[in-house]
Amino acid sequence: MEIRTNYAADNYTIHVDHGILESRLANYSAGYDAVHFLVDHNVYELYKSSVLSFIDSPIILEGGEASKSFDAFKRITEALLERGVQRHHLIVVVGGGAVGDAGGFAAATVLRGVDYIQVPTTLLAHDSSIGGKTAINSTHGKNLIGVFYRPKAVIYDLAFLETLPDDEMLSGFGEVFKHALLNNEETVRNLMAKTQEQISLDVLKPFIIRGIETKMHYVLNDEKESGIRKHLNLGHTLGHAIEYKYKMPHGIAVVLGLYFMMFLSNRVEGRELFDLDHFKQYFIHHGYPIQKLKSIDEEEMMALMGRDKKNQSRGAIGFVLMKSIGRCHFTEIENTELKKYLSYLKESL
Ligand SMILES: O=C(O)C(=O)C[C@@H](O)[C@H](O)[C@H](O)COP(=O)(O)O
Repeated sequence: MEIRTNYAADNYTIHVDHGILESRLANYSAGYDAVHFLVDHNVYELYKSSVLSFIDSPIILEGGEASKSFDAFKRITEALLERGVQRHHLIVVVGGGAVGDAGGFAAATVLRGVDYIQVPTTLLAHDSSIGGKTAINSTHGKNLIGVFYRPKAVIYDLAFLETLPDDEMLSGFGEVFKHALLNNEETVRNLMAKTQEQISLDVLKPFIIRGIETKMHYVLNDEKESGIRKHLNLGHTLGHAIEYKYKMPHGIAVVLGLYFMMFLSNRVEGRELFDLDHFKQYFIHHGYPIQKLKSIDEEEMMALMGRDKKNQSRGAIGFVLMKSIGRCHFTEIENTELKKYLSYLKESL
């Protein structure tokens, strides 16, 4: 399956299927003088004799958030320069969300921009590889240093998903669930019904495709996140703070953030828009540590959320909340008010 962006110019294709990497990539590589591969360490170890056997001496990235440090950025860009990267070369980034963010940022900045292709290898990366957000982390928080830089293509070879460890599946499913919430109530009901007992890859494919289409809608209408693209950050305000503080996988922290979003939406709307117990039981059943929210430190969370890129006013933190499933709005919650909500959340668990 292929999904094509429709910007005014510089469009790209997202290829999604099994066993497509080598053939699709060959079509793109033919147009460049040289290709440099940045590959996640774990992915390379697992696939160097099979799916990735055509790759010659890649630059290996540590994988996970470690690849988004300043030190890692230095290593990646110096390695590219050492190998003589030029503007008419292509960089191919193979890995999960963190490697995609870090590799994309290196491609965007080395020589002030070299073409690149994202090859996502996790469930989570069905989200992060699309839309051109690239970033590394700062000591002040997640993704605080980065640029918007469109890839030339995304090649999502679903064969990689077959070896994902359980916590990677859970993490990726967090973003699948977020996209369902952004869609409508029927999609959420359907997704929950199909994953009532377990989250298995067999049932996820249509939800992944739908998620990519949902993401495209927001990204195409607001690439630089001045308006509706903020809605893709549903659950991320507290999620990023938890991820950063507790070193939790991104999508797992996002589910905790989504639970807080539901709690806050109920409070702000003054009605039970979300049946919290129902969602809590479902998330806990699948192994999401919802009870962790009981022990978060309000002050620490407030400080981290205070650096969120969506914030616009002093003394308040920006949140994406819901008026109903499928209908989001961006709002700012005054700090003292928000701190109270965090305490109420802890008491409620
Ligand atoms: O693409 C977007 O826009 C998103 O917000 C998608 C998020 O799921 C993703 O985690 C993104 O990388 C977060 O970006 P940030 O701007 O909050 O750092």
